[in-house]
Amino acid sequence: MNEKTLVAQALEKVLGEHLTLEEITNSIERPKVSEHGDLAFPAFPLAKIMRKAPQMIAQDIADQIEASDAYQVQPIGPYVNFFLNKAEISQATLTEIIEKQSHYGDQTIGENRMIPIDLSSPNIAKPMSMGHLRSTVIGNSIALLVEKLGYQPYKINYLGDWGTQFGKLIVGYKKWGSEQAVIENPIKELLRLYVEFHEKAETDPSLEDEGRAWFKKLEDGDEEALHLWKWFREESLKEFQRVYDLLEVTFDSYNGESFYNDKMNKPIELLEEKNLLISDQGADIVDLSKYDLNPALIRKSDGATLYITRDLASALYRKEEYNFDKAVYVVGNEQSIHFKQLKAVLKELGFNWADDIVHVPFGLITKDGKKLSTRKGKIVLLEEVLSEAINLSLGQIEDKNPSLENKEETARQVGVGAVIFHDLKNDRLNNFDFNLEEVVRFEGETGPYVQYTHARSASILRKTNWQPVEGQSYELNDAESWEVIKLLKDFPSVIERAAAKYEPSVIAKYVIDLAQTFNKYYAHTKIVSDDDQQDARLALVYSVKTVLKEGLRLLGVHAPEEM
Ligand SMILES: NC(=[NH2+])NCCC[C@H](N)C(=O)O
Repeated sequence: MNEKTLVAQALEKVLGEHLTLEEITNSIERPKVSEHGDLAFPAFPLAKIMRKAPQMIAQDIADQIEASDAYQVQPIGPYVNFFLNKAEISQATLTEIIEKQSHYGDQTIGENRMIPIDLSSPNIAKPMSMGHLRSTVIGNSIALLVEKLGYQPYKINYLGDWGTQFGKLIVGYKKWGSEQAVIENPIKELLRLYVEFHEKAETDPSLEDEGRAWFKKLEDGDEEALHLWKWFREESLKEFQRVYDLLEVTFDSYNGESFYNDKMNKPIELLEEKNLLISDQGADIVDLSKYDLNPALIRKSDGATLYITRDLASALYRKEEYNFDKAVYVVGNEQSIHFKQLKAVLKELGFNWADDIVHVPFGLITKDGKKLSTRKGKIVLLEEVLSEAINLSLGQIEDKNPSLENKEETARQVGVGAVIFHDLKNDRLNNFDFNLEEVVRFEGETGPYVQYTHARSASILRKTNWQPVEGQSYELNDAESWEVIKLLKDFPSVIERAAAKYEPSVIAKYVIDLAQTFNKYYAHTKIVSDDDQQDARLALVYSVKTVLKEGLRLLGVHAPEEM
């Protein structure tokens, strides 16, 4: 049983006639300063009922509470404060972590039910943007989090590999492109053709018609169109793969928009059956006014389907294929309306599981305050950011630890870790301005700082050659270690909170907090000194190392043993 429940039950014995156990539990607070103990019950809400000053009520309650080994009670002002038994909790917490290792915090509540996660999903023939990086790393972390809770994540890279832009690209390629140039530098060249198409189309609108015609050919299975499209797709994927390899993110499926080209009839037939399609100037729409949303455009007047039509088909497919518990879509906040419409159309179709579709939005990355736009060629190339970060960390390692073996690999883990951590440490909905120096900073609240703390604890354990032995006493009762132990004890509930909110930043903030608290402890305490608490202190170091490593893993970041 956790301590809060224990304390609440003790309070209920005294206050049962005035408050329910639930009310008591909900009002218990965690004091901000450690002099006020570990848990506190505010007495002032009782002043009215009891017609007494809150200080006196607190005193009365404290006097009446049954004595326990688990805590000491002390009234402080209008609060009843509880000081938990540090030695007991330290023994229990450290024993549990040492026993469970990386499985500390694992749960089974997911019962293996599936959670498909739509993540990354870049668009073919365009560079992967910082937005796609965000989706990739947030989605990857969410997959690891739900897996930790016992669900089965299924990562889907829903590639943007279909739509009128491919008609435009074919036109651009045939008019101004060359095979050689595409082979040498696929995405750069395809982007150049795309940008050129839009520039030229401004003065020559007939290009747009040509583009549409080629997309129509593609949809109808024209051999030349299909061949070019496949080639563009493969070459683009090869380039994306380089980034995924650096990030070490894998996918269970690359079924993108094109996969649904032959599965569009299903949503359209269902909509027709329910008389939900309304003809509007030749196009077909679904009225969503009762949801306070604009109508969803399902089919254009020329018969072409749209982004939302493909998402309807893919949602139906995912429900059928995976019978999901939740279907998660990690996509930028600017697509919120789209996902509201998607859910509303599914609701209209009578699918109650529409409520299990979860759009997990995230904020925009800007550059000098401005939006990054592919069309205008204004982009930050992800691969360059990653290799810059790796180079900088290699420089640091060569400075600080020139004899380290495996420098290159450690530099990769630290550089890439820095980029991922930078992205995950803020609430995902926050917008932020991209700044390379900021991303590769190694001090302060950064990934490398946490990695460094992990490596430091590894080094202490290496030097002392410490191994856990069954039956060791892990009882610590000093104020410094207590701050660390409380955090270690919290880890399982932190994971739950992060998963429930689909918010990896909860984990990132936690590992920063744990690293800082441990470093403070380390500065104040002589860990290696031959007394009867040395084993317990080393068990604490061992546990901090274990939890930091597991926390970083849940973010998709490595924890090197040395750096
Ligand atoms: N099922 C989805 N709509 N997933 C998100 C796709 C993201 C889209 N390719 C984009 O880059 O904006």
